[in-house]
Amino acid sequence: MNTITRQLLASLLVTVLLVIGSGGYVELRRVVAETELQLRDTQSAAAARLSRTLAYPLWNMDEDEAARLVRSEAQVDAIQAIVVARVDVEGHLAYLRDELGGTMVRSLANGDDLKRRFANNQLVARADVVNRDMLLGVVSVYGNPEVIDSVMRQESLDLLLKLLTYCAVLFVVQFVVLRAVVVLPLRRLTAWVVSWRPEQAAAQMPQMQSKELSALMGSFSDLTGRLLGAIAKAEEQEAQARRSEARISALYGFSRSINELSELVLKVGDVNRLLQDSTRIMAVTLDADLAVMYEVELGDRSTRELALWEKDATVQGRALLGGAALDALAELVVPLVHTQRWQTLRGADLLAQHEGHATRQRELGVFALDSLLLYPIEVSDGVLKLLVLVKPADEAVWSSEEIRFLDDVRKQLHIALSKLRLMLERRRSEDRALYLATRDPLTGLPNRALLTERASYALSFAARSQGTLALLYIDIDDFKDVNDALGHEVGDCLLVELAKRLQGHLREQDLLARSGGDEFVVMLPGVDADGAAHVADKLLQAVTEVCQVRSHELVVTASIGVAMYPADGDDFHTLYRNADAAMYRVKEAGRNGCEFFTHEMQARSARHLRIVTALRQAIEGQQLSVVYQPQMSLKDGSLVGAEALLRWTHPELGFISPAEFIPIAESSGLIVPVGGWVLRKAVRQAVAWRAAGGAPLRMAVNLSAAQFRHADLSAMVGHILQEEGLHPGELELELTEGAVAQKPQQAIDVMNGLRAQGIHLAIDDFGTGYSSMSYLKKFNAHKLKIDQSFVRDISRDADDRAIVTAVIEMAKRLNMTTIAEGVETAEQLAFLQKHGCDQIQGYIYSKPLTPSDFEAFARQPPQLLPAGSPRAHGGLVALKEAA
Ligand SMILES: Nc1nc2c(ncn2[C@@H]2O[C@@H]3COP(=O)(O)O[C@H]4[C@@H](O)[C@H](n5cnc6c(=O)[nH]c(N)nc65)O[C@@H]4COP(=O)(O)O[C@H]3[C@H]2O)c(=O)[nH]1
Repeated sequence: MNTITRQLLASLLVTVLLVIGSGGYVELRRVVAETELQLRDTQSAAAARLSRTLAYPLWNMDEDEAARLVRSEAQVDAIQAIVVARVDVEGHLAYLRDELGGTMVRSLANGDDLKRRFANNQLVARADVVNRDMLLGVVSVYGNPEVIDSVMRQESLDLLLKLLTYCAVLFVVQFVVLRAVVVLPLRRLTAWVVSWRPEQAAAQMPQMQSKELSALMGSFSDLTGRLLGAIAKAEEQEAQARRSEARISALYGFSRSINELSELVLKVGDVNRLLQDSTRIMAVTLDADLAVMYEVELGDRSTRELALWEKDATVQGRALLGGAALDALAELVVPLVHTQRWQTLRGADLLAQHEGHATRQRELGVFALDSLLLYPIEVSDGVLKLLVLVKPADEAVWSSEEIRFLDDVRKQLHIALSKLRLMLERRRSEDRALYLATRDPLTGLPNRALLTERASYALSFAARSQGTLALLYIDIDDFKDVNDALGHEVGDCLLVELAKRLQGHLREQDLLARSGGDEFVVMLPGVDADGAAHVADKLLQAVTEVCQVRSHELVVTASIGVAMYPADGDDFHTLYRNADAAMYRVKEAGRNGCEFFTHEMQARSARHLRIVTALRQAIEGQQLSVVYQPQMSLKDGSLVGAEALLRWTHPELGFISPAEFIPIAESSGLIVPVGGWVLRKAVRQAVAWRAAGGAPLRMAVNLSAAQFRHADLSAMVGHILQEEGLHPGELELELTEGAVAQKPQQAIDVMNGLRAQGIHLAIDDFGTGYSSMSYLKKFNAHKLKIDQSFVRDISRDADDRAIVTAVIEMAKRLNMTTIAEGVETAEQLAFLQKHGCDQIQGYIYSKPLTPSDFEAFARQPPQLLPAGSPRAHGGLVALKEAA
């Protein structure tokens, strides 16, 4: 029995019970009232009868009769008691049914007891017994309540039976009717509702007999219609809510990813790391199974994998792509490059494009069920960075939000990549700048700046630990000559080789630096003087080993100066200066050796510095002057020329020899302005002498290598000659052998330029340097000047004699004039004259003279040639000869 039926039955039962119960109650009340009425009638009739019948017996005091009469009336069940209260006689005549068992009580002394006994009995009928208008007594007939109770009981039982019967019948009838009319249709309705589907048509609704149920069905139908509408709307709203929730969460995810990426961009300093992390972020955000960042070379279409991310490598296994699959993808990428647009591609389509191509099918088969998004990140320098995202085809809806997200990522990446590139470029140029700032570009050794920095660290460490440190200043002897003779390239190769050798003999904690052209500095931390001497010795030996540079076998030597910390200085600059001074000492002592710094050297190096400073002010300060040394012909003893020699008298330092300050002027570059000043001064002097009517002389002026290398030398000399008005043939420029041998071809060009102007050229100090005989002819100089070092020992040294003779002989063959300098003795003079030397210069004739002394000398030159020599005809004759 279902709930509805149960509730229906219960309600029916309650209804029936209520209806029948209330009807029964009313009926019961009616029966009781009727019974009560009958009882009262019976009592009243009995009371009335007794009031009549008792009149005589009471009048007559006939108690028996009275009792009989009472008894006869009391035989009725409906009467419980009859009490006759006599007026004249004290006492009552009563008949009490219950208690006395129907016995008659004639008299009761106490009437109050009777009253109390029947006080609650309302069923009482009273009548007066009167005779001849005289009240004889009062009859009280009490009804029997039990009669009413018994009637009620009987009636109730009947009623109950009747009720039950009615109930049963009514119930059954109602049940049947209700079941037919309500329950069964409701059941049908329930079954229909239970089996109802939204797609069911309203026509399929069960037909109801009852109007109400039909109306209910109609209402239900309306309701379902409205419900369906509401449900559809709710579903639509829910779907929309879900969609916007998903969109919001996706957007949130996107923005979180973008934030993550922005942070990454700020942090990451490495392009590969950035691409790997951004590929992962894009793949995770877009829930891709696989993401690959490719680099596609647009020229040859070669591809390179830059980054790979896979959701679950073990399950998907898509990452196990072969190079061939990458190539296949690259082919599809190229059209994208022109548009910079993204493109989606179904794996199935990809396969279809290569139908019949078994290998491609195999390679691309891994994408068969996928949807691929090809998204170009950047094209730079002909290289495309392409992101390929892979999702299962059924899931893959590349939404506009996703593409916008990728666009944002791309923007971020562009900024990051350009920043990184800029950073890398800057870092590279900084590294390069740092390298250039700290390294010697030729040898790669630390330069002086880095040496200074390292040395200050090492010195502060030595100071803290009370240790020692040695600084070795190494200068390659005559390296300039190698450079000049064989060219800079050979010189550079030699330096690189020497650097390697030096480095090979040092410990890890030592530092080898190149501080200048041919100068190296070695710092030896923790080394004492003995150790420094030992290392210096090793380095000297290393340098002197034969060097094979290209086709040349070179042997060079080095001069090493050593300064010790703390004895020779407690800062780098002092140690450096002192090691340099020590090295100069080695140079002065003949090169190829090692010297430790002494305090005497310190004084020299201080003077060196002082000279450089003073020389700068010497020209303006009119401290310079020029003296002239006569040059005499050995043919006739005539004065043929003068060599201009510079003199410097410093107000404080006094006279400074050119032998001291000229090398300093050369090394400091001051020789160029100083030399130019001398040239002008000498030319002007020559013009003055000629103007004064003196014998025309050829004025010889020294030209240093630095002047000779000067680009506009020829023009500068021509300019001075023109300005001062001296004939070019009256000027002779003396070039040292080293100066012309530096760049022979360039030297030849310069010399040709000077010669073309008519200027005479002399090679000075011939025989002391790298005599490049092969070039000597090409130099096309007019004169060879035999160095005084050969002349000096002519009388004692056979070698010198041989050299001088050979030089004279060679010059003759080359059609050059020879002049010997530093001739002091008659013996030297005789030897030179005998062997055909053309001219001499030396103390034997005169020391360098001031202009006025020179004029006096020129007026009366000494006759020193042996008797028999042709007589001199003065400077004019000599000039003529020379010309
Ligand atoms: N012992 C000795 N010495 C003699 C004798 N005859 C000449 N001398 C000295 O020998 C040097 C000759 O000059 P130098 O070889 O060109 O050598 C010159 C030259 O190389 C350089 N010099 C001098 N003045 C100039 C100049 O104006 N320009 C350049 N570039 N160098 C100059 O300084 C060097 C030295 O010049 P000075 O001291 O004037 O020394 C001069 C001269 O005084 C002699 O018989 N005995």
